[in-house]
Amino acid sequence: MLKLMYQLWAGLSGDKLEKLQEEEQVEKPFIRKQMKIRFPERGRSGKEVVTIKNMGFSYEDKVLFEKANISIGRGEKIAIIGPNGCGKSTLLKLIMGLQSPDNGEVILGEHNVLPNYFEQNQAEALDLEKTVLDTVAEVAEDWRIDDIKGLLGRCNFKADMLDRKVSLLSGGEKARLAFCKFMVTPSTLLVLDEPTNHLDIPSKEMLEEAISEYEGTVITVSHDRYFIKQIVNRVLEVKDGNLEDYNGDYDYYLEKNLDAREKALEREAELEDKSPKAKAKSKMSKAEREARKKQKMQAFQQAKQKSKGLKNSKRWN
Ligand SMILES: Nc1ncnc2c1ncn2[C@@H]1O[C@H](COP(=O)(O)OP(=O)(O)OP(=O)(O)O)[C@@H](O)[C@H]1O
Repeated sequence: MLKLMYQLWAGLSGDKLEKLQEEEQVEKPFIRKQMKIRFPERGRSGKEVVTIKNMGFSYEDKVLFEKANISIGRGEKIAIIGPNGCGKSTLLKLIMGLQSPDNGEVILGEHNVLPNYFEQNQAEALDLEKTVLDTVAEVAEDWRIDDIKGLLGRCNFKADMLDRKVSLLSGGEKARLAFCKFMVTPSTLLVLDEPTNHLDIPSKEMLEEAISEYEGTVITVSHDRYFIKQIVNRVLEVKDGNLEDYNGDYDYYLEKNLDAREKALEREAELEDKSPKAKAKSKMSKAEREARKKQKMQAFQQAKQKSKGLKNSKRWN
């Protein structure tokens, strides 16, 4: 029936269709409108957003930064990466002024740099006595109530949950609510610490889309490589107490950083092996799969050797 209606819809045009609609012989097809969510921006910041000069920072005897230097400009979308415990979250706290450097300086630009910080434990800071809707509505400036409800809906809060007290929400629901609150706060700089943790796929997509449209500056720590790949145009790696600067997207970083690329390939191969779909579909025996994996690694090693050769040849020129 529905199919027939669509055929009619496609096959008829102009007056005839309208006439049929008026006579209610043809229904308009239901087109689901996906509400676009954008981070509210409060004007534009100056060109210089964050400057780090010869910064040193330690927790007791654990040295995290020695002499880090970096300059972040308006509109850049930056991922901070590095192994667990290297100091990524601490770097965000230093940028936010929640920690002070032992040496050197961390300076936020003077002109209209308005940060919106998403901490890892954001959900713990929610007021338990407020309702779901009030939690978001109170920080949202210039948002229509229907749009706030739309945002909450996209984050899987059904209509009957809007008046529920935060104290009655599960951990995951609190995390999604904290995320909605973050999404409506005006800013010119987003500082994100693992923003995709606890988010379902539609919310992650919404975040990626909102970041792509955001004209301000974004600095994010994330282990979610897919997320990083989608959004960033510069990568900062925390390494040996310093910040290594890769002025390109995540693929550029992998291209330049052979160790990271090797790890990425290993992870890919592991995932391929673990995937039940791949297992079911694959007619290859275990030995064949192993051989294929080996082949891939060999090809990679050859590329690595070649690139080393090129690097060295450049060095002699
Ligand atoms: N308040 C603190 N006092 C003492 N040590 C701390 C404190 N906060 C963090 N650390 C330690 O400093 C190091 C860096 O912590 P940080 O959270 O910045 O790392 P990270 O790179 O973000 O780690 P992860 O990827 O695991 O989240 C860790 O070894 C951590 O245990």
